[in-house]
Amino acid sequence: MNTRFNDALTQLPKALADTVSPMLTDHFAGHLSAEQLKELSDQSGLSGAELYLALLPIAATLSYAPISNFFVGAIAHGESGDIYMGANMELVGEALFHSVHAEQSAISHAWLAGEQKLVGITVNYSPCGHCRQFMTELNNNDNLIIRLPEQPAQPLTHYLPYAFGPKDLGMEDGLLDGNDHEMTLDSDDPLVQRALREANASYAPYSKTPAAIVLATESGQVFVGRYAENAAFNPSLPPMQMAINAMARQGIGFDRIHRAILVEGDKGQISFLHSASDALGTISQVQLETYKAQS
Ligand SMILES: O=c1ccn([C@H]2C[C@H](O)[C@@H](CO)O2)c(=O)[nH]1
Ligand SMILES: [Zn+2]
Repeated sequence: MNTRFNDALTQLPKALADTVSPMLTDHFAGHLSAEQLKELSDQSGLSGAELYLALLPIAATLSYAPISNFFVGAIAHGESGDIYMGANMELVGEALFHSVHAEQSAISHAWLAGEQKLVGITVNYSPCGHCRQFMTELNNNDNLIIRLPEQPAQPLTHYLPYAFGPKDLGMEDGLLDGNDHEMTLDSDDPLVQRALREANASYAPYSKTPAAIVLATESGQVFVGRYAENAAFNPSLPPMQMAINAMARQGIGFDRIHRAILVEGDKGQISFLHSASDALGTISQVQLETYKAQS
């Protein structure tokens, strides 16, 4: 077990702590399979909502919050039965809008892992307005169940009634519906091609600017972020923040970043060139490599 989970484990019922402990390896970044959940349930006697709530201290451990020291953990429940943890992240030295909320982190984690629908989200604090709006972008927004400590499970529509969402801007699809923007890019660099694939899977229905980031360490670890746009614009999660957050979830030091690659569409109305460099500049000396993909 990675020692960063020591404190969290003391907050779990003993049978659960004993069973989950060997799953918290150095590579653990918050993903538990349906099979692992079954084992946790069998051994702890907890199931469903009880189990998710009990696991929140582990999710909160994935937080990187040097400004607030307020550690938020969230768990996204995929349609597959797997769960994906997420936690808040703050970047010292730049404006607060570079922050990632725990709910955004968990949702992006599930999306990057290939989930196509979320059935619920469990959080250790009441989701803020920005997160309620971010969750409204999900393709399953009408049926998404929110679980909080000390509260009955409620659909997202309870937490955000009269919501403004994709349908108001004429969109039928939502976040987590599959995308293929079919952009191309002439490069034989495998990391650039990876960034292109992620950009092609990104979600940018309003600005029509698909984009993705790849961060790579010298030892070959790769962390990606796909742009996840929002109908209300400001709660959109930019690709650099998503990629940095993926690294933070795994507890990998930002000084390990060796290359940072941005691929974005050439016909969009916006660009991440400046904002991605700004965010990267707070945690790394590495210069952002930028590419425009042909659409
Ligand atoms: O719904 C919420 C509310 C707040 N935070 C984070 C953002 C910031 O890092 C810290 C203080 O607001 O908590 C979340 O992750 N989710
Ligand atoms: Zn929030």
